[in-house]
Amino acid sequence: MNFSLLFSHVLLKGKSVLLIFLPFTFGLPALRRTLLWRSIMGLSGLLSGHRNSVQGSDFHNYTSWLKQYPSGLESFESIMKELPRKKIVVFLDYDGTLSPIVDDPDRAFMSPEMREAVREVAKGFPTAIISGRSREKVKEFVKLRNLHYAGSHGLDIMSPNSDNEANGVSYQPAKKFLPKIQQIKRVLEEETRKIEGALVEDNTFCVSVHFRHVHERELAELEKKVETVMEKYPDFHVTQGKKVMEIRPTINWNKGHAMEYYLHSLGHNDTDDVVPLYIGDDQTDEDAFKVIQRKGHGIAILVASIPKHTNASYSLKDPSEVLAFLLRLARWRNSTAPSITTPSPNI
Ligand SMILES: O=P(O)(O)OC[C@H]1O[C@H](O[C@H]2O[C@H](CO)[C@@H](O)[C@H](O)[C@H]2O)[C@H](O)[C@@H](O)[C@@H]1O
Repeated sequence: MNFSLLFSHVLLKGKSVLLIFLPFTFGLPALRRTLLWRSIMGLSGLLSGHRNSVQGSDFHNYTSWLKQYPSGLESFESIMKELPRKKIVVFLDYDGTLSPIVDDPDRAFMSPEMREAVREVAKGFPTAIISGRSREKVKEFVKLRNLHYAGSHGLDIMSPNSDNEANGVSYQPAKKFLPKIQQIKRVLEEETRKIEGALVEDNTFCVSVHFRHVHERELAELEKKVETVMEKYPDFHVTQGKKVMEIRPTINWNKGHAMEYYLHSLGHNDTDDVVPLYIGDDQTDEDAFKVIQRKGHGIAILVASIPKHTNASYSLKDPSEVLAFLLRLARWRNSTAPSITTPSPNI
């Protein structure tokens, strides 16, 4: 049994033991430490049977967490009251925000109701989807023309002025890494082939290694393999999302930069009249939340049903609450003066 698993087994016996062992995990490499802690938290959630719903003692944690990150739905009126005559630009993450997290990444479909709600929102506000997926894939899921799309965690941006790939200019700050990314993808596919359940997803400017279906006893091996491959690519780094390792080139560009790029392209950057509203559920969305926090204006909403640290100010429990929020936003837009927003040029 390796080090990580030994810890997982010991830690599951009780939270006090967990505290005793906490300092030892700092000796582990960053990725391994993150994976370990997340698997421990996941396993303890599994054991207590509250992984996907808010019940029991988690309910109390969630309720007190909500005091710090109030529900975007409950706070809707007060949020909007703060924004008279402001131009709102809407940014939406895809997986876990517009579509529920499902077992098969290829089947993370958006409901027709959610599509309608996004369509309505985009009629009233410039709206962009910023996803970790490839831009083509997320467009294929969303199937709406009146939006802007950024894929690969913001590394592949569709110009707001054109949705015509042939004529339109996209911003792709990691373009020079493409050959290496393709190589990394091939090597990872080869290296992880024998680990049952491991799945390598090509997201154009980044690669995802999914481990949702990998048996717990093989997790450490998978992680080791990814680590070993990535040692040969020092200009790339690995972060962790929901049961997925996300590999990206190490450049100073993330979802926060993509949001700023859009604000700038739409002529809305650096003006207090414009308010970005960003909804996302994952670690990479935190980069956009941080920009909003730094700017001191904007609305950052985390989608989470389990308390976690975030740079967002508000929360929504799951995509069904995101749907309710978007419907409300569209209704609110229709009930206010038509001149307060600048519609997207693609509408
Ligand atoms: O930025 P996002 O749009 O949230 O993309 C982040 C990752 O989302 C996808 O994986 C996640 O959703 C899958 C479908 O629900 C789920 O099976 C997986 O476990 C989740 O991690 C996508 O497949 C990844 O490539 C993205 O990096």
